[in-house]
Amino acid sequence: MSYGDRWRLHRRFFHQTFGPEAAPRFLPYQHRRACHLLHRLLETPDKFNDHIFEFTASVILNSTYDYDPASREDDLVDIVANLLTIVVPAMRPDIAVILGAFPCLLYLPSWFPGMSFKREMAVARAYSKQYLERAFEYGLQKANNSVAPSMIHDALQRMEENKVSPSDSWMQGLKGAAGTAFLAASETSNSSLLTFILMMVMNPAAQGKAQAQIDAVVGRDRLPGIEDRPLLPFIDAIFRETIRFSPVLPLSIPYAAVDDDMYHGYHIPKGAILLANLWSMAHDESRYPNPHAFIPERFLNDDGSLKPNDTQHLAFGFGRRTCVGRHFADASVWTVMAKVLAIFNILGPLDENGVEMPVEPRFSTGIAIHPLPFRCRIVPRCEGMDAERLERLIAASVV
Ligand code: HEM
Repeated sequence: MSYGDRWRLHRRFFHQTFGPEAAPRFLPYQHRRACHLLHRLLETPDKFNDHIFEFTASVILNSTYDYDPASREDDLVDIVANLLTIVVPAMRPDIAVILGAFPCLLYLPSWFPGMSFKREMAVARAYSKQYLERAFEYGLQKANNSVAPSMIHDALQRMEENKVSPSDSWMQGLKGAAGTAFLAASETSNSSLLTFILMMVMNPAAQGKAQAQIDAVVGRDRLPGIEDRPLLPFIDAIFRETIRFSPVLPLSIPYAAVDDDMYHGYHIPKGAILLANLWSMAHDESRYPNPHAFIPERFLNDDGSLKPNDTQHLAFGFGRRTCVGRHFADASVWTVMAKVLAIFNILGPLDENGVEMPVEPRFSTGIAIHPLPFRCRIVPRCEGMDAERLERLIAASVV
């Protein structure tokens, strides 16, 4: 979306709900869904992919529409999952460059070899419309009947406070911004959490250090919560190293120059597409020695405290377009990392002789990347951990 009134309106909707002062209102829900995720992992650990998706989908649906999906099989979650399955692999900068250079290719019919994406996009458009309308209708109803915060509720409340009646274009803007939230939030948070699981399988020593810190600070009788965060710097170090090791959007989101410009002697013509190479920044050897190794300690001082955060932009971009959901995403991802490490060991899969097998890190390609399917074992750290015992731990915990 180009810079302009429409973008400013969307950005305002996001900021009202996900800005640094507003985002903490969702901490109780994020905590509740992270605890729910622990139950799911205890029941069916092999389905960790689905469970993580259920977590990321529910926290964003709740904060946008005040919607609380009962399970991964929920109708609305299913529609957006289908949409993402088509759209995410299709968003490839290489294809965009070819189509940008030869726009006439876009007029080829969808049955033409290489043009199947046109058929897929028609299906995606139908899912997208269905999602936009149904979720928005639900959000409006909830906003009229409840005081729970959500993007829809916040926006309508602001209008009411200012005694302004929403215009049609404003309502369309709100519907669009709310619809965007799912696309922007779920694949990115999902990918960060799957990369975290993969990194834990591959780096048992880092996992052990994090668990030792949780045990020392929180003990074994309750779960870590966001209020423990300042005393758990190793979890933050793992978080930072996860997003450095594999930034979800390695080339950020493509920009286009709105005018001719000169930058360090380079002429940038109006309309040129600019890609910020976050991947290269994250693997710059002068800042991150041995950049292809997973070393959370690189973010810690000798006394174990956290160094100043220099990785924010690697995951969340920078400037006017910096990720507007970063405070919300940060809390979601941290909460899951800390709770999962407190309860489970994340281990490599076993071969037929019961010997642990190494796992190769393999990632998808495209504008948003995620680990390709991998196997692992997620087993409780405490013997005899069952749903009842987990529930007691949850009851003893605070947000
Ligand atoms: C770990 C999770 C997330 C990651 C890694 C991430 C990353 C990013 C990045 C790299 C950008 C591009 C920034 C730039 O162009 O410089 C971006 C933009 C954006 N993100 Fe996120 N994001 C995450 C979660 C979220 C969440 C939870 C939301 C909404 C609640 C969100 C909403 C957006 C929006 C709306 C934009 C476009 C901003 C604009 O163009 O003005 N993101 N995100």
